[in-house]
Amino acid sequence: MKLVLAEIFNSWQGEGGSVEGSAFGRRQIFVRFAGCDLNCVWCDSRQFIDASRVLQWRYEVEPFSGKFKYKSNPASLDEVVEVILSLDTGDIHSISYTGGEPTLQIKPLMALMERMNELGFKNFLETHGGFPEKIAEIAHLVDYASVDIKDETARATEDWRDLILREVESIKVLKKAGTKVYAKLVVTKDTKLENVEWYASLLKSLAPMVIQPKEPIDLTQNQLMEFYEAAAKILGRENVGLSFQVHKYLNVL
Ligand SMILES: C[S@@+](CC[C@H](N)C(=O)[O-])C[C@H]1O[C@@H](n2cnc3c(N)ncnc32)[C@H](O)[C@@H]1O
Ligand SMILES: Nc1nc2[nH]cc(C(=O)O)c2c(=O)[nH]1
Ligand code: SF4
Ligand SMILES: [Mg+2]
Repeated sequence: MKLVLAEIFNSWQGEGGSVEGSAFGRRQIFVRFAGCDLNCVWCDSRQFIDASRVLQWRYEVEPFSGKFKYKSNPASLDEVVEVILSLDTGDIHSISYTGGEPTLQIKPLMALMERMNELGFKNFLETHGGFPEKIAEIAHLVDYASVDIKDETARATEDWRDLILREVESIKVLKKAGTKVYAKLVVTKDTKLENVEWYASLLKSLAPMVIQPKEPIDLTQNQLMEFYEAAAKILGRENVGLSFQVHKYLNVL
């Protein structure tokens, strides 16, 4: 089984805020997969989008050390498990599978999730949710999931409305499998209020939603308050929260 990776590191989950299913502030080991089929204009991992150009993957030899070792892609399952275990600081809440888009490598992802589950770790999936049929293959192995809602201003793909509907479908699949799942909406200064209302109406009685400003932040406090208020009116005050990429302020991976 081969995996095409970008990096593996131990850090705090910097996103997700305080909604049910979030692992915000928890210690995680992150496995970042290379390759993505979308192209969000604000993606902070765009160097890993074209997997064919990610010839090596790296892992941090010591958490927060900023010191890395490099290995050639593709990685074997055993060497990935070995690196994850070498980064285990004993306080790990879950393993975060992110990317790039991890579900593009669904079989290797499934094999790794199975191994980490057998080793007693919880699995946290960070996904754009565009492939509900692939997510259905691994949902039983996913303890927690953050599913992005790609706002129109992400310009992630041509048919952005269809992508949103597939993301909501993925949330339904995960929920049905017993995963603690929440939606993450990255907003920008150009995000339209009526779109926030549409996303919230799709998520009503399904999953909570965090509103995460695109970094670097470009929208006003007033806009953030407006989006939050509109979402809370539709989803209920218990089901909305803010999320910021706190790791960027802590200057950690
Ligand atoms: C790099 S993506 C990888 C996982 C998956 N492809 C996805 O988009 O959800 C991980 C998370 O980082 C967030 N993210 C990436 N760039 C960002 C930025 N500039 N500002 C805010 N969030 C960002 C995405 O919204 C997503 O929730
Ligand atoms: N610390 C930290 N928290 C994160 N939450 C989501 C991330 C991601 O890139 O998936 C991420 C990340 O890259 N670093
Ligand atoms: S889906 Fe995720 S990895 Fe892909 S471009 Fe968007 S933010 Fe980046
Ligand atoms: Mg990140």
